[in-house]
Amino acid sequence: MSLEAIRYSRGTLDIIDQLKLPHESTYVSIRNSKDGFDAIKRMVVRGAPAIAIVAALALAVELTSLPTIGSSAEDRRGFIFEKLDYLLQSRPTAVNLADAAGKLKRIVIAEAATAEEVTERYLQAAEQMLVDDVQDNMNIGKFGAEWILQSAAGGKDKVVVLTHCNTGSLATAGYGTALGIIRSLHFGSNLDHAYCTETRPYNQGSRLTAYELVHEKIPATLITDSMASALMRLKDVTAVIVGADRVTANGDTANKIGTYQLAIVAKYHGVKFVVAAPTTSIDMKTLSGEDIEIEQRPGREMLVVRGPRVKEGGGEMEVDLEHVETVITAAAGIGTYNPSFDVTPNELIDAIVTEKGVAVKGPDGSFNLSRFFLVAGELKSVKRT
Ligand SMILES: CSC[C@H]1O[C@H](OP(=O)(O)O)[C@H](O)[C@@H]1O
Repeated sequence: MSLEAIRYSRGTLDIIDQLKLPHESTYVSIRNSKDGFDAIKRMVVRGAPAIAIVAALALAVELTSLPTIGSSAEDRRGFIFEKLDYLLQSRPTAVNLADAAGKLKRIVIAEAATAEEVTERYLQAAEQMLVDDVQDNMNIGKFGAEWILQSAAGGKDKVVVLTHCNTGSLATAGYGTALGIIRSLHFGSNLDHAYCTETRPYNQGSRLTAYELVHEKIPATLITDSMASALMRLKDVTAVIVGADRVTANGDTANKIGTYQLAIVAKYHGVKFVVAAPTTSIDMKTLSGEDIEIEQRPGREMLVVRGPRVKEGGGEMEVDLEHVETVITAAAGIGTYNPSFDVTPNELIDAIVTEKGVAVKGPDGSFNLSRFFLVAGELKSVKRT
């Protein structure tokens, strides 16, 4: 089965249906911005970098299918701006979507004589995002593994880590961020064991991260979200490694719900807490985590689980794909609260690992993230849309 979340060639975009993993590995075609919006909104594709790339490429496919949309360069730019603003509304918390839209708008706004030139500029920029993300993640993996071995392992050459949600090839264009660090530790023979949480209610951990870890034969164990504090008390966990949907200028980090409590428990147990995030997840325009919009997901996603039956007479994990069911797991009439993310304050974070290096707090206890945006000594514009 494939770990490739996104399959693209000019004119076609197919994404793995992550609502069906790990039992079925099927791809769905994305033909235009509306398909892209719906796939992101329903979490057919999810993961901060992946949703930005799918949004950008969904519009790329639409532009390729509509070669004559907008007669002039200005009309073509207007179409692109309108579609990017629409796609931005699909999920509010991850900044990667806004970052990508801002970059794409700046690229197409440059002087162009014809509508075709505007389209070509857009296509090349969107396609480059798919390529750049994989290299960024491999750099995050390298820098993160080095930092953990130097600053958290206490001289050991093999470490035990805990991760939350899914931050791997299914959340990015490939390799992953936090899971990229785990891959780099494993490939460097520096991983003793990886623990992953289920990550209720979408179960990114039990369905997606576990799938990736098993697929690559990385030594790993699944725990429920409620086991994390006992694990850190009873097992020699070296570091907790998580991803990010939005890191603000002061280092506060929005990530999958449950991250904040992992950071509190890690602090209590003296376990290093590491955030892995490409600079496309850093929002220098938002000063602190208090200003991050937290997406509220439908309560139904908490109340039901969907999956195939265990095959009659089969082994415990043998599934009968002919009988996929939706099961209600809560009492009828109960209220629900389903925020998709929470915010971890910077004081609970030991390191923020990006593709450009690792940020740690200075003597004044603050992160200096602006250095990741300096170009020839000047703070590069970090404008968003
Ligand atoms: C590298 S993925 C970043 C981030 O996205 C996930 O959220 P979701 O599955 O709802 O898209 C999770 O918060 C990951 O840490």
